[in-house]
Amino acid sequence: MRTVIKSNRISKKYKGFQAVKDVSLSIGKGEIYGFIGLNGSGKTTTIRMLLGMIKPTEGTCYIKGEKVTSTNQRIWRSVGHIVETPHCYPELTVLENLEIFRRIRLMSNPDIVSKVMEQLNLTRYAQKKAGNLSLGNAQRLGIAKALLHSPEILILDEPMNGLDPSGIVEIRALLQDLAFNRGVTILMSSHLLSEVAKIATKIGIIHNGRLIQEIESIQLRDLLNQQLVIDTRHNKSAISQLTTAGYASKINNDGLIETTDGRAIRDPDEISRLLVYTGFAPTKLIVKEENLESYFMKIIEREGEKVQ
Ligand SMILES: Nc1ncnc2c1ncn2[C@@H]1O[C@H](COP(=O)(O)OP(=O)(O)OP(=O)(O)O)[C@@H](O)[C@H]1O
Repeated sequence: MRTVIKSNRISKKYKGFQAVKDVSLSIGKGEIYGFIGLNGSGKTTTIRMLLGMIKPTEGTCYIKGEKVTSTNQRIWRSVGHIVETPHCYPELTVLENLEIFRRIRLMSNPDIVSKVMEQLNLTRYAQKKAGNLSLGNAQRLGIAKALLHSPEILILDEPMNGLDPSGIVEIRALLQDLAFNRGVTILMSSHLLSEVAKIATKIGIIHNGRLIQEIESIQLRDLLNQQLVIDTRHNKSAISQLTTAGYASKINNDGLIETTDGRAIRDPDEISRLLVYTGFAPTKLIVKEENLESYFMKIIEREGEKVQ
């Protein structure tokens, strides 16, 4: 896979404060890279360096193999971006804002504006002043602006910010369509970890300015712990049957039986048969999966322990 976005050990210091340290990213064409981290972990600073908005104290960024500098204009032709609050002219309408950006981009086809408004469900707000838009619609306008010149690369800081659940589903579908059907490469930061888990092909966790883990989406399933949760009418007796059969289990805080035994998780039918056979038919039997949020918190806690 061709690498389109790359950073080579970039660091940023603000007056002695290390905001980002040695971050090396490599994002292939058509990938959706989800960048996650706590507030102040260095996501926006990294994104700004990748876009040439601030200069790394050390290290270099490359977009499509070209070195990123504040003066390398060519890069901007291939990149659409949102960094923090999307910029717009609040006194102008949605249509006027997009018209201005079309002209700044020297795009001759005026139809592109209506096309992108349609794509982002903004047509009905075309005549509304941008300053009066809801947060979610302002975000859509930001994404519309980023997409106007059909860029090959999208770098989006919190693109789902302020969107309602249906807006999130819509933007998710749009980003997936762009990446999977049109080969657009996307780097997005987000606090919505469940969203990142759904959409990203690769996830990067940044903490205290360092990239502490990268996870391919296909690895994610294996990393997230699973457990089988069982309820019967006599959990104390049922658990002793399970333990006798070699399934390490415990009663959790809710009084339910819980096991992380891989055989039980892979074959819950066998557990069900065993319990029915011994006279403790399950009334509930579910495989529960740890979500990205709890995995993320576990990783961050471990990092905290390393520092202490
Ligand atoms: N211009 C600046 N001068 C001094 N410190 C800064 C500057 N910009 C960012 N920082 C600091 O660098 C650290 C990383 O900030 P950054 O905005 O990159 O984090 P973030 O992960 O994007 O956070 P959030 O999720 O809250 O947006 C923070 O501690 C922040 O206070």
